[in-house]
Order: sequence, then structure tokens, then C-alpha cells
Amino acid sequence: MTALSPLEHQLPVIDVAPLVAATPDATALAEVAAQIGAACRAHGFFYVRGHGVPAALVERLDALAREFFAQPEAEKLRLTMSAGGRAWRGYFRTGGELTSGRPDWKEGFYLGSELDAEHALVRAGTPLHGPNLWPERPAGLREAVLDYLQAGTALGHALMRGIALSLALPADYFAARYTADPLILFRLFNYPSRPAPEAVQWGVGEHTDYGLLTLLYQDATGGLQVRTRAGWIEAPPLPGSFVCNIGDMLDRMTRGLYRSTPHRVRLNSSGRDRLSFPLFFDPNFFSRPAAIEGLPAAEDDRASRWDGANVHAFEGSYGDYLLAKVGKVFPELSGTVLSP
Ligand SMILES: O=C(O)CCC(=O)C(=O)O
Ligand SMILES: [Fe+2]
Repeated sequence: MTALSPLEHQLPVIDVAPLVAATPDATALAEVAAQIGAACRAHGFFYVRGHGVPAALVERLDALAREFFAQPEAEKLRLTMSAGGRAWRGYFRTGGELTSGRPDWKEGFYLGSELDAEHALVRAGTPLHGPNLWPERPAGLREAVLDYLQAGTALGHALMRGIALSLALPADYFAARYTADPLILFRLFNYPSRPAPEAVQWGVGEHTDYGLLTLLYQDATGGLQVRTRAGWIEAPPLPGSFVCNIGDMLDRMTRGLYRSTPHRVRLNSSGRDRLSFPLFFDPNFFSRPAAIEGLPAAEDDRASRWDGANVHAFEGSYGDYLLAKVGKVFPELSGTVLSP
């Protein structure tokens, strides 16, 4: 593995304004699609700007999330994730998530599309679907999260149009098959600056994301690292942008052409909290992600994958894939959640 590079932006920065525009310009669209295609083939990671998510909304959510995490742990634990049942919503404390088999040094508040208790999927006990758990304080958090989910989901749809065009597919290729009703999961993370126990080496250990796209807001602290083909590089914060990365299902659908790229987060020793908010834009829970026709066969990359999985070979729905992963990450809950 080559040495880490200095803190500079090595990943491409793509202005996606033509994709989110109400009346897109065909030439500009083709140019953005080409940039997205090149970034996905080379890295599976890129920054997006011109995305249309208002800066004021992001700042509001950052301030409210900071206020939430600053509360005493006992207060946060009132919304503990175990109480959230199958919906996988709520708070888990620092050390409560095991991304790659070891505790991560972060605390998190786990959210997703807001479905009320009467929704048919919730009544049927569908895992990962349900009402969010909302704290009493800060009072504005619910509204800010819901606004952000709406804006982030719209951006996810726009980027998927760009990804379809970059593969010479119709712009609605993914929407027509997988994302008319996408699975949206969202987290507020805080990586505290306090020292971790010796056994804990990462804020988040090496992993890939499970679905289609992840849209990540990170504050000004830094710490995200990406494993490119040439070795680990930093993905430092770039104000006003989101980091976008490809998940396992897009790797599967493109037969490995668009790589689900491993990444991790350093321990935070900056002296202040590091906040990050990943929004996971994923295929519908019941859909069965299939390879796009006409692409060359995928290489078997199991040996180089963090989890040894073969994303090209599993059978079943996206929900099946996700539940198998999630049960490993939160062992405390797997018994309750995975039982019928
Ligand atoms: O916090 C970050 O910067 C990245 C988090 C992440 O990789 C994830 O939640 O999948
Ligand atoms: Fe991730």
C-alpha cells in the first residue's frame, strides 16, 4: 500500500447542476454523464457540487445535530436503537456499531424515510421500515431531517439519471426498475474527539456501502479515507459539496465496472466533534438487483474485498442482502430484528 497522500482533493469534483435543472440542456447533460462515468470507473468516489441542496438547510442540520449529541448520554439513550425494534431507528452510543467486526469510535442517530405505524409495510413488520424516533430536544431536528431527506432523495434520483446516461442507458433505467420507491436510510454520526480504548483503531473500519449511492455531508474536520487502486487517499471536506460513492448494488449491476470502493474514517483527535451525515440511496427493499445486459462478465474480486463477499453471485432481494449485512454490524440487535 502506498503512503497516504497529503490533504488535497484527489477525487474528481463534478458540478451536477445540469442533472438537477428543471429543463436540462442535452449537451451539458452528456458532459456531466461522461464525468460521472469516468469517476465511477476510476474511483467509485467523487464530490458533487451544484447539487441544489440549500447550504442553509445543511447548516441548520449541522447545528441541530451538534445540539443533540451534546446532551448527556442518559438523555440520548432514551431513544436507544434497541427500543426501535425492526425499523432500526434511534440512537446508539460510541462503540455500539461494529462495521468490520470491531467497535467504531462514533455515536449515531439512525433514521430513514418517515413511515407511520399504519403504513402497510410497517404493519406487516417489514424490517428497516417504520416511524423515526424523534427527540424532544432540539425541537427543530425532526423538521430539519425531513427537509434534508427530501432534498437528498431528489439529488439521489438526479444522480441515478446521470449514472444511467453514463452507461448509455435511458435516463430512467434505474427509476423504472429499482428506485421509484427507493430505500432511504440516513444517519447522523458524531465522532467524538475523546481518546478511544487501545483496541479501537478507527472511527469507522474499512467497509463498502451496501446499496446504490451514498451522499455524505462531512463537517470541516476531515478523516475520511478511500482505498483507490493506487492505495489509500484522503477525502477531505470540500465546503458546499457532498461526497458521493458507489455501493455494492451498483457494483453488482455494472458487473464491477463501477466499483463499490472501500473507505474508512480515522480516529478523531482534532479537539472537536466530527459530524458526518451519510444518506444511503438504495434500491427498493423488495427489488432484485440484476446485472445490466451487455456488460462484460465481472471479475471475481472476493479476495480483495473487506468482507470476502461476492456481490455478483448472491440470490434474493436487496432487503435480503442488507439484512444479512446489518445483523453483523449491530450484533446486539440481530437476534431481535432478524427473527420472524
Ligand atoms: O463518516 C464518514 O465520513 C463516512 C461514514 C461511512 O462511511 C458510512 O456510514 O458508511
Ligand atoms: Fe460508508
